[in-house]
Amino acid sequence: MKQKYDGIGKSHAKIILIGEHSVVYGKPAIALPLPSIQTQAYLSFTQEHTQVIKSSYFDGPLDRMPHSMEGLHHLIITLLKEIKQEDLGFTLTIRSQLPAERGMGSSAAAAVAVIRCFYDAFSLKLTHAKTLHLADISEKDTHKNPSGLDAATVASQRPVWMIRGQELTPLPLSMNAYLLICDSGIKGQTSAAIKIVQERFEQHHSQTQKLLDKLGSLTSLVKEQLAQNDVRGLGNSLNTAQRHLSALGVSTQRLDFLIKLAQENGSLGSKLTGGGRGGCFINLINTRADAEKLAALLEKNGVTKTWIQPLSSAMGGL
Ligand SMILES: C[C@@](O)(CCO)CC(=O)[O-]
Repeated sequence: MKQKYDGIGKSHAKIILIGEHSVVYGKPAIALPLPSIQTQAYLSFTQEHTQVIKSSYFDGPLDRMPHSMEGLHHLIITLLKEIKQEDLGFTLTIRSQLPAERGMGSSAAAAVAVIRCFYDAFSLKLTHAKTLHLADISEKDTHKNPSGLDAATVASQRPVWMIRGQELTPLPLSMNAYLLICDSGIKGQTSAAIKIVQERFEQHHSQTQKLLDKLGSLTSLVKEQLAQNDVRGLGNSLNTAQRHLSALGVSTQRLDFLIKLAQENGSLGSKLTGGGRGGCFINLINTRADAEKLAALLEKNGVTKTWIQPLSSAMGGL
C-alpha cells in the first residue's frame, strides 16, 4: 500500500559552472540546477512524542544525530521552534540520489527538502527568501562560511547568476553544447576547501586576491560567452578557471590527472566544480555522442559516475 505522508519536500543537485570559492569573496558565480537528481524529505506525524530521523547516514532519535549532521539537526530544531511545534512527535525520512561530499550540493539539498517538507506539513506559506534564510542556518554549521550559492541553486529550477548578499538573477541559457559531469569518486569536504582558501587569503593576501579577481572577471566573461553561444570561448574560460582554482589549492593530483585526460580527449574545457579537493569535475563537449565516448574513457580511469547535461535553461533533461 502506498504510504501517506503529512508533509513532502523536494530539492535537487546543483553544479557550479564557474565562480566557486571566489563567490565567497564577493565575486559573481554561475550555477546550474540538476532537477533530475533529487533529494526528498517526508514527514509523518506520530502519536508518541518521539522525534525520529531516517536517512542513509543515520537512523535514530533527533537528539542523537551525529556531529556530521549538526547543520541539519540545528535546522530541524529551528523549524520546530519557528512553527511552535517543539513537542511534535514525528518521523522524518530523507532520501537522496545525490552523492555526498562531491560538490553537488548534497547538504544544501537536504536542508531545502526538509524546510519544504515541514512547511508543507503545516500548510504554511514559504517564500524563496525564507527558504534561503533557513537553509543558511544549516549550511553555516556545515560549511562555516557559505556564500549561499549552493542553497540558492538547489532551490531554483533555472540557472542562476549570483553575487553574495545580492538578489539572485536567473540566467537564460541555450547553448549548443553539453556538460559531462564526472564524479572522481573522491570525497571533498567543502568546509575544508573553504578553509584552505581562507588561510591562503590571510597568508598570501595580494597573490590570492589577484586569483580571486581573475576568477571574478572570468565569470563575467563566461556570462557573455553563454549569451553569444561561444562554445570555444567558454571551453577556454573553464580551462583557465581550473588553473586558477588549482593555484588556490583546491584541486588535487587525481583531479588534475582526470581533467588533463579529458582535455586531451575531446573536452573543450574542464574544471572542478564545487568545493574541490575531490568531488566532481565538469567537461564541455560539442555533442552527446562525444560526451558518451569521453565518459566511457574516464570511467575506465577511475571516474565512478557520469551525467550528461545539455546546456539549456530547461535543466531537467539529464
Ligand atoms: C566553494 C563554494 O564556493 C561552493 C561550494 O559548492 C562555497 C560557497 O559558495 O559557499
